[in-house]
Parts: sequence; C-alpha cells; structure tokens
Amino acid sequence: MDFRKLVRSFRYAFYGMYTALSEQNMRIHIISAVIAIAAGFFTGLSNSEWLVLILLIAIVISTEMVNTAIETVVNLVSPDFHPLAKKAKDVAAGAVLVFAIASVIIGLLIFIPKWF
Ligand SMILES: Nc1ncnc2c1ncn2[C@@H]1O[C@H](COP(=O)(O)OP(=O)(O)OP(=O)(O)O)[C@@H](O)[C@H]1O
Repeated sequence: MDFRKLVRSFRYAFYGMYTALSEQNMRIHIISAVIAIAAGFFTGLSNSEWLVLILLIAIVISTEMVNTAIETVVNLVSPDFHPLAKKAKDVAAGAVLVFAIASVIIGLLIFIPKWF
C-alpha cells in the first residue's frame, strides 16, 4: 500500500470539503445542520434518533457537494447556454431538493412529538 498516495488523497478530499464551503447553499446546509444538532441536544434524542439525524445531515451535505461538482464540470464543458447543460444542472439541484425536503419532514417527525 502506498501510504503517501493515501495521505495525498485524504488531503485532496479535505480540500474538496473546504472548497465546497464557499458555496452559499452549502453554508445554508451547514447552518441548518448546526441548528438541528443544537435542537437535538436541547430536546434530548435517543441513540437511534441521533443516528437518523446525523445520517440525514451527512447525506444532504454530500448530495450538495456532488451537485457542486456537477455544476463545476458543466461550467467547464459548456460555458455557453445549452439545453443539456441546463438539464444537468437543474436535475442535480433537484436531487438536493428532494433529499432536503425529506430531511425536513423526517426532522419534524422526530422533534414535534417531543415538543408537544
Ligand atoms: N451553460 C448553461 N446552459 C443552460 N442553462 C444554464 C447554464 N448554466 C446555468 N444554467 C441555468 O441557470 C441556472 C442557474 O445556474 P448558475 O450556474 O448560475 O447557478 P447555480 O446552478 O445555482 O450555481 P451556483 O451555486 O454556482 O450559483 C441553472 O440551474 C440552469 O437552469
């Protein structure tokens, strides 16, 4: 196993996480995640509820990062308007939205019975 190559791969992956933070949507996801985690601490969640919450946060953030990667490649290969570029960007953004909506619903299903 090439240990130096492995370390380099991790360094690039961490740089990718740092780069993604410059996106406005990513900042919104991070702020939402911090609010959800704080609400979890104040409300008191079971182990399985924490598991679901952390999984949702990780998937939303990962999906947003894949969306950013797709947007970046589309900008590279199609800087001018093209209907296929539009389709790729809109479908990728839609994928994030689907999971974000599902996450809000699941979050409310976890928190609302504890609050009321
Ligand atoms: N090259 C293109 N060809 C066709 N439509 C495009 C193209 N680039 C962007 N669009 C359309 O404009 C919308 C906004 O794209 P834009 O890249 O400005 O913002 P975005 O996709 O929200 O990314 P960012 O987070 O960088 O603002 C896209 O969702 C898509 O509908």
